[in-house]
Amino acid sequence: MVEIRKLTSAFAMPDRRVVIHKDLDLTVERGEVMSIVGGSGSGKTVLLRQILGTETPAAGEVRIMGKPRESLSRRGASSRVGMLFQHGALFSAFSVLENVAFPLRELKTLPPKLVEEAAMVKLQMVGLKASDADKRPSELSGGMIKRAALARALIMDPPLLLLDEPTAGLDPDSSDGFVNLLRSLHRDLALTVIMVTHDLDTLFELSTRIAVVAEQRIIVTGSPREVIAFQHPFVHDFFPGERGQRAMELLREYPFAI
Ligand SMILES: Nc1ncnc2c1ncn2[C@@H]1O[C@H](COP(=O)(O)OP(=O)(O)OP(=O)(O)O)[C@@H](O)[C@H]1O
Repeated sequence: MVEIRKLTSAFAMPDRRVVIHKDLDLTVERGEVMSIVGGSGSGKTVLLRQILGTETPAAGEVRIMGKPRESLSRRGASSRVGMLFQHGALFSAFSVLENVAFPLRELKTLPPKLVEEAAMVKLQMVGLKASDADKRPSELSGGMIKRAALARALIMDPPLLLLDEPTAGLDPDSSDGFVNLLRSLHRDLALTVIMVTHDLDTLFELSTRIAVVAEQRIIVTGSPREVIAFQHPFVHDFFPGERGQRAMELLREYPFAI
């Protein structure tokens, strides 16, 4: 589904060039839930943006379903990849339905009535009600914002879904509900998912594989059990002591993740 080869990401600062990734390789197979973990500022979100195409690599290649990312048209990209941004990134002046419909409406390929109907189907798919359609984002709870943003990410029926901290900021009940929703959508829509998360419950409940970003590249990919066993200071710090124990308990609780 995604092949990244020798990716270099860099930003020009007034006084220097900051390199975030150098010769980073990653392959994500169809149907996986690949979670990306790494230290703060290690470039996890930048990596998602490289796959989405809102950042351009300084060097290297990102291929989506066999095609170089930069060769895809806007329509080609949006029908392959959807992204749930960390804070939802809904337009505050638009209603929920207008937000969900936005990417499809912008393509101007379908009459407005059909666009609206498609958005309504997606709203219901993520567990929102028809009566939520006319609400503004400011009237929604944190969990409802995530659901509306997820409906928008899925409006073009992309086979690849990118999730940036999907459960950050949610209370435990909303977080559990959202994880269950993601699990059933992954199964029912046969999605491939690439997810950035710091949350261990979300990580172990959903991931089929984990990739660790450190030293400007992916230092290890593997099952949760394989990654926990990998000898590296970041892995040791990310799953230390009690957190590591909890991770192992979660692995027993969620055999899917082993
Ligand atoms: N547009 C940009 N211009 C300059 N620097 C940027 C830009 N976008 C990201 N960066 C820098 O790239 C680095 C990686 O950012 P990124 O948001 O990918 O980190 P992250 O691993 O997702 O971190 P966190 O876990 O804290 O969210 C950071 O140092 C950030 O300041």
